[in-house]
Amino acid sequence: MRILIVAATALEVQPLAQVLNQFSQIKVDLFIAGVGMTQFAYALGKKLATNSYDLLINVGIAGSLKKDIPLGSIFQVGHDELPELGAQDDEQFIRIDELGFGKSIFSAQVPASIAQLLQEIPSVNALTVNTVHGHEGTIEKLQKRFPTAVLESMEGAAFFLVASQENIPAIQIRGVSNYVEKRNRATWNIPLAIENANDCVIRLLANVKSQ
Ligand SMILES: O=C(O)c1cccc(C(=O)CC[C@H]2O[C@@H](n3cnc4c(=O)[nH]cnc43)[C@H](O)[C@@H]2O)c1
Repeated sequence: MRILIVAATALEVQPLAQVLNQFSQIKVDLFIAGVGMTQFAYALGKKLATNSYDLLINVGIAGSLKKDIPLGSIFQVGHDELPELGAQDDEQFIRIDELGFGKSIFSAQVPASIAQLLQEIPSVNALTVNTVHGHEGTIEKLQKRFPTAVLESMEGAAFFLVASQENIPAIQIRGVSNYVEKRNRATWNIPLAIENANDCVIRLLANVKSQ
């Protein structure tokens, strides 16, 4: 089995980078695609044009829209939505789907071979944004529009989009580094989120069968 681990930044997969050659039963490559969905989608698309994989895993940190979730918690993302893609119509927002120009919700595609291994990782819905939310009023409106969304990232939906266009199974594993709130970097715990997300993926890779 050939697996590509994709991250926005090298920091987010530093622990994984140190153990890559330990997985003798599978071939694992690491790829840094950059921060933000535009750069990320371009880089990943280009990588997949000349390399083939059986599974893509997006590993990274994320903000939590729910304050009762402890920092460092790990989730797999089931559905990932682009809340900004569409048109304003005065007080209303028209999604790109309704405009007839494409899709705004993308999903994980879990291969049967790892479905059981993934069962222990809670699955949530996420939003992918160009601007990290940091304004209380805007966040309140976002939470009303997307009451089931738990995580916010800057690449997740773009990752699923590229994977589905290339017809490659794809999962997204994110560690909560911060709450989506008025910007306060002092409260973020990036090292904990990275450590837990990487531990989770290392455990997963150790148990994937070769095939
Ligand atoms: O310091 C800032 O205000 C700031 C603004 C944008 C991004 C960052 C990062 O360090 C994030 C890099 C990476 O992490 C993901 N991430 C983490 N928390 C969030 C969030 O609350 N909302 C959206 N994305 C988040 C994101 O996927 C980036 O790739 C710092």
